[in-house]
Amino acid sequence: MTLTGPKKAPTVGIENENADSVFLKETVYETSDLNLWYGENHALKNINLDMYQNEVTAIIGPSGCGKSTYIKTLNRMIELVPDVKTTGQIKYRNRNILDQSYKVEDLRTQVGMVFQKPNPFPKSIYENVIYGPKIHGIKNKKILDQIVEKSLKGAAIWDEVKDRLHENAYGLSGGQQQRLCIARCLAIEPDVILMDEPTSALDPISTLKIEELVQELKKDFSIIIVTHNMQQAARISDKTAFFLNGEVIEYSDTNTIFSNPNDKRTEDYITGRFG
Ligand SMILES: Nc1ncnc2c1ncn2[C@@H]1O[C@H](COP(=O)(O)OP(=O)(O)OP(=O)(O)O)[C@@H](O)[C@H]1O
Repeated sequence: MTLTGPKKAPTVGIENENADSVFLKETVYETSDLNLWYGENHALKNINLDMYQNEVTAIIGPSGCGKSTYIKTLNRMIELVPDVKTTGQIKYRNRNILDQSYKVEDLRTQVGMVFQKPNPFPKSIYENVIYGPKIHGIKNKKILDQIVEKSLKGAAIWDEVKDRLHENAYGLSGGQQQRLCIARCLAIEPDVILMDEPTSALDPISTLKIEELVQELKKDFSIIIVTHNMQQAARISDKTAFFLNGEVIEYSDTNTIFSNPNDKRTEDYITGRFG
């Protein structure tokens, strides 16, 4: 199956075309004819991409090709940048999030984000995790305790921190801080987790832990990850989109992208000829 931009990708994914029992995956995000400008700089050009439930979608491409810009449109963080203009549509669960009547707060309860550098708050581990739930009005100590345990277990860091929940999060290692940030994200029970180069500031062992975690998390969430690391995309993603100069050059099953790409530019990039 090849879902090549700018041609429109199907809205329902076929899990295994050769299997006896073919089952259909639900579309989480449907991006149609998306264009984005920073002032005069046309940073995203006619993007058409569908992303599916319980999959890991990787976004790869050389520096400056628009990966971060695109992922930031998916939770509308891009609006924080002055002088940004968009055209086209991004449907999340069938509603266009670029429509100004779509409340950004509603979107953020469904879509969590993890950034390149771990960014815990200068508070205790416990306070970091309950930050979102408290904003949503949860005050009951027993429920908050349960959320903390569930989220930290979900982020595979519970055993390491269960005896120091009230210590400052800054005392954790970089890799632990990143898993705490993932726990903070899980605490709001999102539908989708966006990850913008989540391991680029981490050592190889912490990177491996996050990669294993992503594989676990996709059972319950849909994950979209920007990565510079092509081996990482190949290891952990189901689908990969290759961006170049603001365009999607190729979007397909990760195996296809890495073993039999359609476009010469994809092949040149994944074989290290540029970027
Ligand atoms: N806040 C901003 N204001 C103006 N232009 C921006 C801004 N952020 C990004 N750009 C421009 O948009 C284009 C795409 O940048 P973007 O950061 O999305 O690329 P990227 O693929 O994520 O790069 P990298 O891999 O280096 O993080 C570039 O030309 C960049 O200079």
